[in-house]
Parts: sequence; structure tokens; C-alpha cells
Amino acid sequence: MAPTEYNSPHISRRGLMLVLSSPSGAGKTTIAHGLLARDSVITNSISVTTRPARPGETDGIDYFFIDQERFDRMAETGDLLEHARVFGNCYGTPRGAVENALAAGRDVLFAIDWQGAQQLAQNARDDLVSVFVLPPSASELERRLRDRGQDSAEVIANRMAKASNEISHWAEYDYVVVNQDVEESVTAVESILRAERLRRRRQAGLPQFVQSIQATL
Ligand SMILES: Nc1ncnc2c1ncn2[C@@H]1O[C@H](COP(=O)(O)OP(=O)(O)OP(=O)(O)O)[C@@H](O)[C@H]1O
Ligand SMILES: Nc1nc2c(ncn2[C@@H]2O[C@H](COP(=O)(O)O)[C@@H](O)[C@H]2O)c(=O)[nH]1
Repeated sequence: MAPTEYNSPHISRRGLMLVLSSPSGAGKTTIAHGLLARDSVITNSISVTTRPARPGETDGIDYFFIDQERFDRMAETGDLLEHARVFGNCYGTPRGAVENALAAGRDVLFAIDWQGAQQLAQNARDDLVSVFVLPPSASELERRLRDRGQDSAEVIANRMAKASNEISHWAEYDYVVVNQDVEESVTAVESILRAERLRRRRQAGLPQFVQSIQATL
């Protein structure tokens, strides 16, 4: 169990799962990195993918890059908490790392698509906090994908063509953040995380804490 940080270190709570989804290029990975740099209790879920690594990406840090055979085996044996086919490749969340982190009292951060968010919600709605990240405009979304400089024109066109469908899921999320300015977006998500940690139902140690105060009154 993690401490509540903002209440008393004596009040334990369950870890939570914070999901960021968005159309490709809106900035969820950037926001995730910003949050991880600011908050030491949350840990990143590193997905497996059959997509080839981009220049600059590192196996085991950005993703675990695996082949289709291994992915299919992980999916079949239940080693993936959720998985989905996105833009022609397979992506999934390794179950063990998430369960170990939650058991150790850490919160876990996911940058995954709407299909994955739906699967997590089916299995652990109470422990899930979901945030949909919108771009300020369609033209800015395309500019970000182009300026990232990591995908071919064909891949970018495919992702732009699917952006409207991705965005159509925005209302399934608990929160929506328009990512205009990175620092402001990180602060918005950090505020969500802080408030969600204080939800009464997550603070398992609250009844004992209240009792201990009442006992001395
Ligand atoms: N608020 C912002 N203003 C300007 N540029 C941004 C902003 N947020 C992110 N970017 C830039 O936009 C590009 C896409 O961001 P990022 O890779 O975080 O998107 P993503 O939603 O994780 O995409 P994908 O789903 O493809 O992984 C990056 O080059 C990033 O530096
Ligand atoms: N359902 C899942 N979706 C995932 C996961 N990891 C990433 N993603 C989604 O894939 C797209 C494309 O990612 P990219 O790195 O190729 O740009 C991204 O927008 C995410 O939404 C996952 O584990 N499960």
C-alpha cells in the first residue's frame, strides 16, 4: 500500500492506474515523461509491440520490441493485461510488471489507445483513472506528427486518417486535457493524479486514522 503523500504518511491507500489516450501525435508520451519526471510514486508501464523500433528508441525503455509469434503467445497465455492492434501493429501491456508495481504500492501510468483503456476498465474500473488528450487543432496534430520526424509520410497520413475515430472515444474518459502547452498539460494531469489519490475509497487506512484521532478527543 502506498502512503497518501498529501494527507498523512500513516494513511495507506491502494495504487491506481492512470491511463493517457489520444490520437497519435497529440502528445501523451510527452506528457507521460513530464509526469514521471515530477512524481516519484508513479511508474511507467512499458508495453510490448510488434512495431519496429524508431531511430532513438531503446528496447526495454520505450517498448519491448518483440516478434508476432512471441506477442501471440503472450496474449494466449494471459501475460498481457490488455492488447490491441493499432495502425497495423500489435501492442500490449505486460501483466506481471503492473501487478508487481501495484502490489508494491506504486501507481502505474499507461500511454495506450482507447481499446486498451476499455479492456482495463472492464477488469479494474475502481482502480482506473483515465485522461483523454486532445490536440489544439487538426493542423497542429499533423504538424506535430511531421515535426516528430520519425514516421514516413505514408504512416503519418494513415495516423491522421484514423485520428477522427480515435477522438470519437473522448467521452469514455474521466478527464479531457487539451494539450496546448506541455508544462500546463503535465500540471493538469499531475493535479488529476493528486486529487485521485485522495479519493476516500482509495485510502484504506483512513478508518483507523480517524479512529486514532477520535480516541484521543
Ligand atoms: N504541447 C505541445 N506543443 C508542441 N509540441 C508538442 C506538444 N506536446 C507534444 N509535442 C510534440 O509532438 C510530437 C508528438 O508527441 P508524442 O510523441 O508525445 O505524441 P503521442 O500522442 O505519444 O504519439 P503516439 O501515439 O504516436 O505515440 C513530439 O514531437 C512532441 O515533442
Ligand atoms: N492498447 C494499447 N495501445 C498501445 C500500447 N502502447 C501503445 N499503444 C498505442 O499505440 C499507438 C501507436 O504508438 P506508437 O508508439 O507506434 O506511436 C499509440 O497512440 C498508443 O495509443 C499498449 O500497450 N496497448
